[in-house]
Amino acid sequence: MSQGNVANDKGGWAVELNDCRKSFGKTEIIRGASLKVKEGERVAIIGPNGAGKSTLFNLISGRFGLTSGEIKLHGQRIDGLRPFEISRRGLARSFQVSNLFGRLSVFENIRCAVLWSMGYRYVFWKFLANLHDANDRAEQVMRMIKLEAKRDEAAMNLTYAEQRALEVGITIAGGASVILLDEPTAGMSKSETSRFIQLIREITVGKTLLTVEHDMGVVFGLADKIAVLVYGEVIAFDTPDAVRANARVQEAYLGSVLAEQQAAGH
Ligand SMILES: Nc1ncnc2c1ncn2[C@@H]1O[C@H](COP(=O)(O)OP(=O)(O)OP(=O)(O)O)[C@@H](O)[C@H]1O
Repeated sequence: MSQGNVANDKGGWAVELNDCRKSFGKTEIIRGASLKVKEGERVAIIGPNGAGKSTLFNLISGRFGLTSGEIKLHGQRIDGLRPFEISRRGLARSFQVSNLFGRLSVFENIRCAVLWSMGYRYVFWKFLANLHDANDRAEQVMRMIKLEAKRDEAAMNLTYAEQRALEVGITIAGGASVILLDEPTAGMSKSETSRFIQLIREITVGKTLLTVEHDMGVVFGLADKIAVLVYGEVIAFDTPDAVRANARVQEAYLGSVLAEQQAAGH
Protein backbone atom coordinates (compact mmCIF):
# COMPACT_ATOMS: atom_id res chain seq x y z
CA MET A 1 0.00 0.00 0.00
CA SER A 2 1.31 3.45 -0.83
CA GLN A 3 -0.95 5.21 1.65
CA GLY A 4 1.22 7.48 3.76
CA ASN A 5 0.69 8.43 7.33
CA VAL A 6 1.47 12.09 6.87
CA ALA A 7 -1.51 14.40 6.52
CA ASN A 8 -1.88 16.29 3.26
CA ASP A 9 -1.08 19.95 2.46
CA LYS A 10 -4.34 21.27 3.88
CA GLY A 11 -3.27 19.80 7.19
CA GLY A 12 -5.66 16.91 7.67
CA TRP A 13 -7.59 13.97 6.45
CA ALA A 14 -11.21 14.32 5.40
CA VAL A 15 -12.05 10.80 6.58
CA GLU A 16 -9.99 8.46 8.72
CA LEU A 17 -10.85 4.90 9.66
CA ASN A 18 -8.55 3.36 12.21
CA ASP A 19 -8.71 -0.39 12.82
CA CYS A 20 -12.50 -0.46 12.53
CA ARG A 21 -14.35 -3.61 13.46
CA LYS A 22 -18.02 -4.49 13.24
CA SER A 23 -19.69 -7.72 14.24
CA PHE A 24 -23.27 -8.79 13.76
CA GLY A 25 -23.87 -11.34 16.47
CA LYS A 26 -20.87 -13.64 16.42
CA THR A 27 -19.90 -12.84 12.85
CA GLU A 28 -17.24 -10.21 12.33
CA ILE A 29 -17.97 -8.42 9.07
CA ILE A 30 -15.52 -5.50 9.23
CA ARG A 31 -12.21 -6.89 10.44
CA GLY A 32 -9.78 -4.12 11.23
CA ALA A 33 -10.42 -1.81 8.26
CA SER A 34 -8.19 1.28 8.07
CA LEU A 35 -8.32 4.04 5.47
CA LYS A 36 -7.17 7.66 5.27
CA VAL A 37 -8.83 9.85 2.66
CA LYS A 38 -7.42 13.28 1.81
CA GLU A 39 -9.53 16.40 1.46
CA GLY A 40 -10.87 16.66 -2.08
CA GLU A 41 -9.96 13.10 -3.05
CA ARG A 42 -12.37 10.85 -4.98
CA VAL A 43 -12.17 7.34 -3.63
CA ALA A 44 -13.99 4.27 -4.93
CA ILE A 45 -14.47 1.32 -2.60
CA ILE A 46 -14.56 -1.97 -4.48
CA GLY A 47 -14.66 -5.59 -3.43
CA PRO A 48 -16.59 -8.85 -3.77
CA ASN A 49 -20.26 -9.18 -2.80
CA GLY A 50 -20.60 -9.36 0.95
CA ALA A 51 -17.13 -7.86 1.59
CA GLY A 52 -18.72 -5.23 3.83
CA LYS A 53 -18.77 -2.14 1.59
CA SER A 54 -22.29 -1.01 2.52
CA THR A 55 -21.58 -1.86 6.15
CA LEU A 56 -18.55 0.42 6.02
CA PHE A 57 -20.75 3.24 4.69
CA ASN A 58 -23.27 2.55 7.45
CA LEU A 59 -20.48 2.83 10.02
CA ILE A 60 -19.10 6.08 8.59
CA SER A 61 -22.54 7.70 8.38
CA GLY A 62 -23.45 6.57 11.91
CA ARG A 63 -26.27 4.21 10.99
CA PHE A 64 -24.38 1.38 12.70
CA GLY A 65 -22.13 1.68 15.74
CA LEU A 66 -18.58 0.32 15.65
CA THR A 67 -17.67 -2.75 17.66
CA SER A 68 -14.19 -1.23 18.06
CA GLY A 69 -11.85 1.23 16.34
CA GLU A 70 -12.36 4.89 15.50
CA ILE A 71 -13.68 7.04 12.69
CA LYS A 72 -12.71 10.69 12.22
CA LEU A 73 -14.19 13.38 10.00
CA HIS A 74 -11.81 16.32 9.44
CA GLY A 75 -9.76 15.11 12.39
CA GLN A 76 -12.69 14.88 14.84
CA ARG A 77 -14.02 11.58 16.18
CA ILE A 78 -17.50 10.87 14.85
CA ASP A 79 -17.97 7.23 15.88
CA GLY A 80 -20.66 7.15 18.52
CA LEU A 81 -22.48 10.15 17.02
CA ARG A 82 -25.95 9.79 15.56
CA PRO A 83 -26.47 10.06 11.78
CA PHE A 84 -27.98 13.56 11.92
CA GLU A 85 -25.08 14.80 14.08
CA ILE A 86 -22.59 13.44 11.55
CA SER A 87 -24.57 15.00 8.76
CA ARG A 88 -24.45 18.41 10.51
CA ARG A 89 -20.66 18.06 10.59
CA GLY A 90 -20.61 17.97 6.81
CA LEU A 91 -21.00 14.35 5.73
CA ALA A 92 -23.85 13.36 3.44
CA ARG A 93 -24.70 9.97 1.98
CA SER A 94 -26.98 8.65 -0.69
CA PHE A 95 -28.83 5.36 -0.48
CA GLN A 96 -29.30 2.50 -2.91
CA VAL A 97 -33.00 2.61 -2.07
CA SER A 98 -34.81 5.71 -3.29
CA ASN A 99 -35.06 8.59 -0.88
CA LEU A 100 -37.37 10.75 -3.02
CA PHE A 101 -40.85 12.06 -2.29
CA GLY A 102 -42.56 10.78 -5.44
CA ARG A 103 -45.43 13.25 -5.49
CA LEU A 104 -43.32 16.31 -4.76
CA SER A 105 -41.71 18.23 -7.60
CA VAL A 106 -38.00 18.23 -8.33
CA PHE A 107 -37.70 21.69 -6.78
CA GLU A 108 -39.68 20.74 -3.66
CA ASN A 109 -37.61 17.58 -3.12
CA ILE A 110 -34.40 19.59 -3.20
CA ARG A 111 -35.81 22.39 -1.05
CA CYS A 112 -36.88 19.86 1.61
CA ALA A 113 -33.32 18.57 1.72
CA VAL A 114 -31.91 22.11 1.96
CA LEU A 115 -34.28 23.04 4.81
CA TRP A 116 -33.57 19.79 6.60
CA SER A 117 -29.85 20.46 6.40
CA MET A 118 -30.37 23.98 7.75
CA GLY A 119 -32.11 22.50 10.79
CA TYR A 120 -35.17 24.77 10.65
CA ARG A 121 -37.73 22.01 10.89
CA TYR A 122 -39.47 23.16 14.01
CA VAL A 123 -38.68 26.85 14.43
CA PHE A 124 -41.26 28.47 12.23
CA TRP A 125 -40.07 32.11 12.32
CA LYS A 126 -36.56 30.98 11.45
CA PHE A 127 -38.06 28.82 8.73
CA LEU A 128 -39.74 31.84 7.12
CA ALA A 129 -36.67 34.04 7.46
CA ASN A 130 -34.55 31.45 5.75
CA LEU A 131 -36.97 30.28 3.11
CA HIS A 132 -35.48 32.76 0.67
CA ASP A 133 -31.95 31.33 1.16
CA ALA A 134 -33.33 27.80 0.86
CA ASN A 135 -35.05 28.67 -2.41
CA ASP A 136 -31.83 30.14 -3.82
CA ARG A 137 -29.83 27.10 -2.79
CA ALA A 138 -32.45 24.72 -4.22
CA GLU A 139 -32.34 26.59 -7.56
CA GLN A 140 -28.55 26.36 -7.54
CA VAL A 141 -28.57 22.61 -6.84
CA MET A 142 -31.20 22.06 -9.53
CA ARG A 143 -28.92 23.77 -12.06
CA MET A 144 -25.94 21.69 -10.91
CA ILE A 145 -27.80 18.44 -11.52
CA LYS A 146 -29.18 19.80 -14.82
CA LEU A 147 -32.84 19.34 -13.97
CA GLU A 148 -34.03 22.96 -14.34
CA ALA A 149 -36.28 21.94 -17.23
CA LYS A 150 -38.02 19.44 -14.91
CA ARG A 151 -38.39 21.92 -12.04
CA ASP A 152 -42.13 21.36 -11.47
CA GLU A 153 -42.30 17.73 -12.52
CA ALA A 154 -43.24 15.21 -9.80
CA ALA A 155 -40.22 13.05 -8.91
CA MET A 156 -42.16 9.88 -9.75
CA ASN A 157 -42.54 11.03 -13.38
CA LEU A 158 -38.80 11.45 -13.99
CA THR A 159 -36.74 8.91 -15.91
CA TYR A 160 -34.64 6.52 -13.85
CA ALA A 161 -31.41 8.42 -14.59
CA GLU A 162 -33.10 11.73 -13.69
CA GLN A 163 -34.28 10.23 -10.40
CA ARG A 164 -30.73 9.16 -9.61
CA ALA A 165 -29.50 12.69 -10.44
CA LEU A 166 -32.15 14.09 -8.10
CA GLU A 167 -30.95 11.69 -5.37
CA VAL A 168 -27.45 13.07 -5.78
CA GLY A 169 -28.87 16.61 -5.71
CA ILE A 170 -30.61 15.85 -2.43
CA THR A 171 -27.39 14.39 -1.05
CA ILE A 172 -25.36 17.52 -1.87
CA ALA A 173 -28.17 20.00 -1.10
CA GLY A 174 -26.89 20.83 2.36
CA GLY A 175 -23.43 21.70 1.04
CA ALA A 176 -21.67 18.75 2.71
CA SER A 177 -17.90 18.61 2.23
CA VAL A 178 -17.74 14.80 2.30
CA ILE A 179 -20.13 12.83 0.13
CA LEU A 180 -20.79 9.09 0.22
CA LEU A 181 -22.50 7.65 -2.86
CA ASP A 182 -23.66 4.05 -2.78
CA GLU A 183 -23.63 2.58 -6.29
CA PRO A 184 -24.67 5.84 -7.97
CA THR A 185 -24.92 4.38 -11.47
CA ALA A 186 -26.65 1.10 -10.58
CA GLY A 187 -29.30 0.22 -13.15
CA MET A 188 -28.24 2.83 -15.72
CA SER A 189 -27.49 2.21 -19.38
CA LYS A 190 -23.94 2.69 -20.63
CA SER A 191 -24.63 6.15 -22.08
CA GLU A 192 -26.57 7.26 -19.00
CA THR A 193 -23.65 6.05 -16.89
CA SER A 194 -21.03 8.08 -18.72
CA ARG A 195 -23.19 11.25 -18.58
CA PHE A 196 -23.81 10.64 -14.91
CA ILE A 197 -20.14 10.17 -14.11
CA GLN A 198 -19.44 13.53 -15.75
CA LEU A 199 -22.19 15.07 -13.61
CA ILE A 200 -20.76 13.56 -10.41
CA ARG A 201 -17.34 14.84 -11.39
CA GLU A 202 -18.69 18.38 -11.84
CA ILE A 203 -20.73 18.57 -8.68
CA THR A 204 -18.06 17.10 -6.43
CA VAL A 205 -15.28 19.50 -7.44
CA GLY A 206 -13.51 20.56 -4.24
CA LYS A 207 -15.36 17.95 -2.19
CA THR A 208 -14.28 14.59 -0.86
CA LEU A 209 -16.11 11.69 -2.48
CA LEU A 210 -16.36 8.10 -1.33
CA THR A 211 -18.30 5.82 -3.59
CA VAL A 212 -19.14 2.13 -3.52
CA GLU A 213 -19.16 0.82 -7.06
CA HIS A 214 -19.28 -2.47 -8.94
CA ASP A 215 -18.83 -1.11 -12.46
CA MET A 216 -15.08 -1.02 -13.11
CA GLY A 217 -15.57 1.46 -15.98
CA VAL A 218 -17.04 3.89 -13.46
CA VAL A 219 -14.36 3.14 -10.89
CA PHE A 220 -11.44 3.69 -13.20
CA GLY A 221 -13.07 6.74 -14.82
CA LEU A 222 -13.97 8.54 -11.62
CA ALA A 223 -11.65 7.62 -8.78
CA ASP A 224 -8.35 9.24 -7.84
CA LYS A 225 -7.79 6.28 -5.56
CA ILE A 226 -9.33 2.87 -5.08
CA ALA A 227 -9.77 1.04 -1.80
CA VAL A 228 -10.17 -2.71 -2.15
CA LEU A 229 -12.21 -4.30 0.61
CA VAL A 230 -12.01 -8.08 0.95
CA TYR A 231 -13.56 -9.91 3.90
CA GLY A 232 -13.88 -6.69 5.87
CA GLU A 233 -10.27 -5.58 5.42
CA VAL A 234 -8.80 -2.91 3.15
CA ILE A 235 -6.20 -4.99 1.31
CA ALA A 236 -5.08 -2.17 -1.02
CA PHE A 237 -5.54 1.59 -1.26
CA ASP A 238 -3.83 3.24 -4.17
CA THR A 239 -4.16 4.91 -7.57
CA PRO A 240 -6.22 3.04 -10.20
CA ASP A 241 -3.08 2.01 -12.13
CA ALA A 242 -1.33 0.72 -9.02
CA VAL A 243 -4.42 -1.18 -7.88
CA ARG A 244 -4.84 -2.72 -11.32
CA ALA A 245 -1.23 -3.91 -11.18
CA ASN A 246 -1.43 -5.20 -7.60
CA ALA A 247 -1.01 -8.98 -7.63
CA ARG A 248 -2.90 -9.49 -4.37
CA VAL A 249 -5.88 -7.52 -5.68
CA GLN A 250 -5.81 -9.40 -8.98
CA GLU A 251 -5.90 -12.65 -7.12
CA ALA A 252 -8.50 -11.71 -4.52
CA TYR A 253 -10.92 -9.83 -6.73
CA LEU A 254 -10.04 -7.76 -9.75
CA GLY A 255 -8.77 -10.45 -12.11
CA SER A 256 -12.09 -12.28 -12.29
CA VAL A 257 -14.24 -9.11 -12.25
CA LEU A 258 -12.37 -7.40 -15.11
CA ALA A 259 -12.55 -10.59 -17.17
CA GLU A 260 -16.32 -10.85 -16.50
CA GLN A 261 -17.03 -7.20 -17.28
CA GLN A 262 -14.90 -7.31 -20.45
CA ALA A 263 -16.78 -10.42 -21.59
CA ALA A 264 -20.08 -8.60 -20.92
CA GLY A 265 -18.88 -5.63 -23.01
CA HIS A 266 -18.52 -3.11 -20.15
N1 LIG B 1 -27.76 -5.48 9.84
C1 LIG B 1 -27.11 -6.63 9.58
N2 LIG B 1 -27.27 -7.71 10.37
C2 LIG B 1 -26.61 -8.86 10.11
N3 LIG B 1 -25.78 -9.03 9.08
C3 LIG B 1 -25.59 -8.00 8.25
C4 LIG B 1 -26.24 -6.74 8.45
N4 LIG B 1 -25.84 -5.89 7.47
C5 LIG B 1 -24.99 -6.59 6.69
N5 LIG B 1 -24.83 -7.84 7.16
C6 LIG B 1 -23.98 -8.90 6.58
O1 LIG B 1 -22.69 -8.34 6.41
C7 LIG B 1 -22.08 -8.84 5.23
C8 LIG B 1 -21.58 -7.70 4.40
O2 LIG B 1 -22.69 -7.04 3.84
P1 LIG B 1 -22.56 -5.68 3.01
O3 LIG B 1 -23.92 -5.35 2.48
O4 LIG B 1 -21.85 -4.67 3.81
O5 LIG B 1 -21.58 -6.15 1.84
P2 LIG B 1 -21.27 -5.43 0.46
O6 LIG B 1 -19.80 -5.51 0.27
O7 LIG B 1 -21.88 -4.07 0.43
O8 LIG B 1 -22.00 -6.39 -0.55
P3 LIG B 1 -22.69 -6.07 -1.99
O9 LIG B 1 -21.54 -5.75 -2.91
O10 LIG B 1 -23.32 -7.38 -2.33
O11 LIG B 1 -23.66 -4.95 -1.81
C9 LIG B 1 -23.11 -9.73 4.56
O12 LIG B 1 -22.82 -11.07 4.86
C10 LIG B 1 -24.41 -9.29 5.18
O13 LIG B 1 -25.32 -10.36 5.23
